[in-house]
Amino acid sequence: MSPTSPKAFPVSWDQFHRDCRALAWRLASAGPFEAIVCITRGGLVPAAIVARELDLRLIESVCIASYHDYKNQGDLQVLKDIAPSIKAVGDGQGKGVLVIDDLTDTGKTAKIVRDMLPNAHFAAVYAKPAGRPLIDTFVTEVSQDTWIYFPWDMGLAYQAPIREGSAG
Ligand SMILES: O=P(O)(O)OC[C@H]1O[C@H](OP(=O)(O)OP(=O)(O)O)[C@H](O)[C@@H]1O
Ligand code: HPA
Ligand SMILES: [Mg+2]
Repeated sequence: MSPTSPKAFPVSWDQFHRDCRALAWRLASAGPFEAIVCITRGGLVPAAIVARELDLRLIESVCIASYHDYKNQGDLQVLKDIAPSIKAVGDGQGKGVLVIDDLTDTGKTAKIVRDMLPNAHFAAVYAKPAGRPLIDTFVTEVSQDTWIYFPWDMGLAYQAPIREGSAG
């Protein structure tokens, strides 16, 4: 799906913060976690909020790019791997590691990181049905044909009235 998808799910900063807090509440009983691995770039924002709530200070990134333009999912590229010191946490397979992303869509991004850390706990703020099986904890599910608009991708803009033909 792309921003031209039939359904739009716009998320404000306020809503995103609330949803990240809700995610942290759910994760509070899923740990204990020693470290967070955030999937850049989208995972950076929820990771910061969850790290604050769960008092986690060991934060790593795995840098993956999948959508090279706003219409098509290009090939997945791992731009930066997870550091050996983080891979060594727990059982060396991800136990005690919390992986965070902003959303899962097809699940391809999460699958790449699952293959790196099979026993890690995977969290996303939002999930679409195809990606949901890859994620252990999420807050809100939207349909596959919905495009989620994150606050960092948006700005204030005029909105046409809902009812066509009304003033404006
Ligand atoms: O489940 P998937 O179909 O793999 O899609 C989900 C991924 O797509 C987006 O990242 P993107 O690659 O666009 O990069 P970004 O986080 O840098 O925006 C989003 O942040 C997820 O990481
Ligand atoms: O619904 C989405 N919104 C923003 N970025 C995305 N990357 C994959 N799916 C989405
Ligand atoms: Mg991403």
